[in-house]
Amino acid sequence: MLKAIILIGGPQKGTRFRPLSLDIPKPLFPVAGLPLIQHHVEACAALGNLKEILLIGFYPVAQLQEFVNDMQKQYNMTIKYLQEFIALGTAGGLYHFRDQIRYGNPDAFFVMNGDICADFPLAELYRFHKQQNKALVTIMGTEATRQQSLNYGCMVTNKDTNEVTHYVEKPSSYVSTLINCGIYVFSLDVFPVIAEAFNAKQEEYYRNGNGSRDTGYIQLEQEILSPLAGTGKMFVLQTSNWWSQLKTAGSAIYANRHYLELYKTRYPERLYTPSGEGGCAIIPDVHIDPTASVHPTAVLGPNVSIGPGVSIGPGVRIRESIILANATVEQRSLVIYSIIGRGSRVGQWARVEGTPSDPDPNKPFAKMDNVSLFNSDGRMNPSITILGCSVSVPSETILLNCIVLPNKELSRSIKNEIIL
Ligand SMILES: Nc1nc2c(ncn2[C@@H]2O[C@H](COP(=O)(O)OP(=O)(O)O[C@H]3O[C@H](CO)[C@@H](O)[C@H](O)[C@@H]3O)[C@@H](O)[C@H]2O)c(=O)[nH]1
Repeated sequence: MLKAIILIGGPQKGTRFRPLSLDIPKPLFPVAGLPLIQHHVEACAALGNLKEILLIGFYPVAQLQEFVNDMQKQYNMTIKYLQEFIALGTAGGLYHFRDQIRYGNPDAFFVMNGDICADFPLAELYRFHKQQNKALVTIMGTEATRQQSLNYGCMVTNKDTNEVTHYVEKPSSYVSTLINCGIYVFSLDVFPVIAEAFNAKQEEYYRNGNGSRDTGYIQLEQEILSPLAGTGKMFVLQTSNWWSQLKTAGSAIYANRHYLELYKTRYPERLYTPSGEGGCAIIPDVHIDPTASVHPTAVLGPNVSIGPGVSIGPGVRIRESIILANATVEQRSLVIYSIIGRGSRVGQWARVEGTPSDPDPNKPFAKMDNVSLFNSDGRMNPSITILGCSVSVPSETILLNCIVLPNKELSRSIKNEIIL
């Protein structure tokens, strides 16, 4: 029997995802029609012998409860949300809830960062883990560019054995282009190792008076993985499957495209196919929630997700975008590389357009660059356009590379601005 832990962080994390995370916790932001971490849950459910998923984070319980109930019903397995009383870091929660994780004596457990998207090779990862003699941890790794690798955990390996011989979290200079994807398989024997890190911190603080008061805060990467490198107990499975972080709103458009593509082979029923009269024209891939209403003269795609209760008027054109629940796009409007927030309204003949921030297609293994909002001159970097919830865009206006905070009634065309 297997278990999985999804690390979802809390309200203070995911700040680069604003304003989209202002009205919904980032782990529940819909990508390709499903809350971000539902893709993790689905990958776990597909394993068959995975009995329990524990979401660990520090969001208030009320924000996760409905999702947890829905998931239990849909996937018919035990799913629980365990709330940290304070941010405990990427390993502090594992240690704090260790009894719950060990309960039932699982053969191993997965740990998955909640802010990544991937074609998760979980079965392969577990098979690989089992084959390694004495493995405490197996990390899913992937190749990045030399420059981008500095933003991730970097690993040096023994090519013959796949053992991780050196691990540095976000190094300041080049270590390796093999990076940590934030997906792991752990054996239960890892707990004594975490306990040692925990006890050493307690000791340091209470006996020697040094260190931090937050002794329960443990960073998996620096305090557990780095010391395990070179001990013969940590291995890496390198994958070439699609994988990306979801740190900025721009990466949601990129992730949306890839999850829609995966649907083609795994869940074709989730992709819209025009059938008979009354359907709109699409350029694949497009997901339309069954409760949305789309005028037959609208043209959607490629890479568009339309949420529940959305209304799309006549002659509307949308591509590379996510339209969230209950938004309205009125007739003849155009939406490109944008996210339209919950309950927002785009008036007729309007143009809402953003600039894609995809990985550089000319660089092998390039990942998304999580560019900051402003460049060194204090000017806004071109980005996708994002409307927070309940924003109103008047008819016949243009919105280009803008970020609009919730509940704004715009009155004019705007370019390269953040509307607070
Ligand atoms: N429960 C809980 N979750 C947390 C906490 N802090 C972070 N997390 C969750 O843990 C994941 C990783 O968080 P970050 O601390 O933001 O790390 P990172 O910059 O994304 O880097 C990590 O992921 C990379 C791959 O995406 C790795 O390359 C890197 O080595 C590292 O593991 C996210 O899903 C985040 O929500 C915490 O205190 N408590």
